[in-house]
Amino acid sequence: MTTLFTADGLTKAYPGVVANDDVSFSVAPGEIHALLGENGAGKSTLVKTIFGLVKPDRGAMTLHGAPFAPADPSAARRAGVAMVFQHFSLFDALSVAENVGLGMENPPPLGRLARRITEVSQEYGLPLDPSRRVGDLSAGERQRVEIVRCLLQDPKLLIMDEPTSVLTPQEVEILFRTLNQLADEGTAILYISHKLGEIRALCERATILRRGAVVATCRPSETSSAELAELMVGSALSRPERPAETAGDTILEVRGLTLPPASAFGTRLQDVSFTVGEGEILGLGGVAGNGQDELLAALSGEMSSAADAIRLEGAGIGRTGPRERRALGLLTGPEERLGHAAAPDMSLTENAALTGWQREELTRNGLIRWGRARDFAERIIAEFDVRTPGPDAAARALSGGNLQKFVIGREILQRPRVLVVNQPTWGVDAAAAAAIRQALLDLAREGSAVVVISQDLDEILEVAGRFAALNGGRLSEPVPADGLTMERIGLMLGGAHDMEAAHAGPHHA
Ligand SMILES: Nc1ncnc2c1ncn2[C@@H]1O[C@H](COP(=O)(O)OP(=O)(O)OP(=O)(O)O)[C@@H](O)[C@H]1O
Repeated sequence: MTTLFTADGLTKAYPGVVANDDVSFSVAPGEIHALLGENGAGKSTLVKTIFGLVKPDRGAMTLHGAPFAPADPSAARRAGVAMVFQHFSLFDALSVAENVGLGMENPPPLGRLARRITEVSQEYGLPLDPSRRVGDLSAGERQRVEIVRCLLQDPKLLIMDEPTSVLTPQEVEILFRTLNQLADEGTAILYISHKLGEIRALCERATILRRGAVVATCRPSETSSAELAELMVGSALSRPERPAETAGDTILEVRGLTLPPASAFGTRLQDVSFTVGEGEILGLGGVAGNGQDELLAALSGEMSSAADAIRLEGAGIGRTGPRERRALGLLTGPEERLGHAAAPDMSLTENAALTGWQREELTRNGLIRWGRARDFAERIIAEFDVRTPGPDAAARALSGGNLQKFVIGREILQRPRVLVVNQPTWGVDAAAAAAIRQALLDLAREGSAVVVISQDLDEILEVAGRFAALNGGRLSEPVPADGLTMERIGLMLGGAHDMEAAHAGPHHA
C-alpha cells in the first residue's frame, strides 16, 4: 500500500492530561480514514497537530514520504492539508465568494474566484451561488462554502471534524457523494465523527483512540456499531430505557407565541403552541435555523413575549425575566456551549455558579460562597463523568463533549420543574450521549417536564413521549412518538428538506 501520511509516536500533554500518547497511524492516498474515540480521547488534538495548530511534544509526521512539521495552518495548507472545522468561521454579511477569498492563501480577483467556485461546486455536486450572502444560507450550505474553499486549494489530505452534526439527512447524502468522489480522485480524507452508522458506510479504515492512545485499527464496514463503541470505551454500552410515560398535570403551556427574529438572520416564531406535563418529555425536531434559538430565548426569558403566551403552572410569565424564571424552576440549556452556555475563560467552578447560584444557594449577602460553588462543580463532574483535571480548569480547556456534559449536568442537578435543552448531546460520544439521555429520562421520571429540541431524530425518538416539528418558525401539532416512522416525521418537517428547500434557505420557508 502506498502511503500519503504517517504519524509516528505523536505525543502532546496538557496540564493534568496526556491528550495524545505515542500516536502512530498512516493514511493512504484516496483513503477515507475515520478517527474514533470518546469525548476527550484526543481526536481534535491529533488533527490540530496535523493542521499546524498544535505543536507535539514528541513524535514526527511525514507527508508524501518527506518530513512534515507545519509551523502553522498556512504551512499545512501549502503542503496540501485542508481542514473543515466543526464550527464555521464565516462572515454573515459577506458573500460566498468574499468569504472563500478571505480564507485562501492567494485569492484570485473576485470575478475569477466566483467562476472557480461555480465550477468546483458543479464538479463536486455541491450547489452554491457565489454571490449570495452567507447570512442567508442554511447550515449545510455554509459547510459547502468551507468545503469549496478547501477544494480550491486542491488538497491531498482533507480533514473533517464532525461534519454531519449540522446537516439534514439529504445534505449528508450529498456530502458523502462528494467525499467518495474526492477519494476516487486520490484525495485522502480524515474523518472524525461520533455517528458510527455513518462511519461504517463511509470509511475504509478507522483508527480508534482511547485516553490519548491508539487502541485499535479496524475496517468499520466489517465491524458492528456495538463493537466499535466497545473498542472506544473499553466496555459494552447500555441503551437508555424509556418507561411507559404518563403525562401528569400541565406544567408549561405555550399558547400562540409569536416573536420577531432574534437576529438579522433569525426566524420569526409564528403562533407556536404546545404543552408539557409533569413527567413528560416533548421532543421538538427540525433543522437548525427554523426557530430553535428564538424558542429557547423566549422560554429562557432572554426575549420577552406577551405575558400569557407562556404559562408556568398556570401563571403567565412571558414578561418575566430570566433570573426570576430560573427561581420559579424553568431552566434552559442553549445549544452553543462555549460563549452562551459557558464562559470560556472562567473555571468550571465559576461556570457552575453562573446558572446555579440561586437554586443551589451559592451566594450570601450578594457574594459567591466559593466553597459551595466548588462542591457543586465537583458534583457535576462526578455525576456526569466530565473528564477534566478538576473544577479549577477553564471551560475552554475541556473537549467539546465534556463541556457539553458539564453544562447539561449543571441544569439537571438543579432539579428543574421544567428543563428546556437545545441539542443536548451535540458532539458527545455514544456512551456519554446515552448517559445524558438517561439523565433526561430520569429527570422526567422524578416529575419534571422536559422539552428536548434536537436535530437528531433518533435522539428524539429515544427519549420523547410526544413529538412536534419546527419549520420556518411554526410548530406542528405534537403527536405521540410511539409508532412514528421517519417518513411521517419527514412530512411533519415540511416535506423533505431536499436540495430545493436547502437552496431557498430555511429562513425564507
Ligand atoms: N488547550 C487545552 N488545554 C488543556 N487541555 C486541553 C486542551 N485541549 C485539549 N485538552 C485536553 O486534551 C484531551 C483531549 O482533547 P481533544 O479535544 O483532543 O479530545 P476529542 O477526542 O477531540 O474530544 P471530543 O470528541 O469531545 O471533541 C482532553 O482531556 C482535553 O480536556
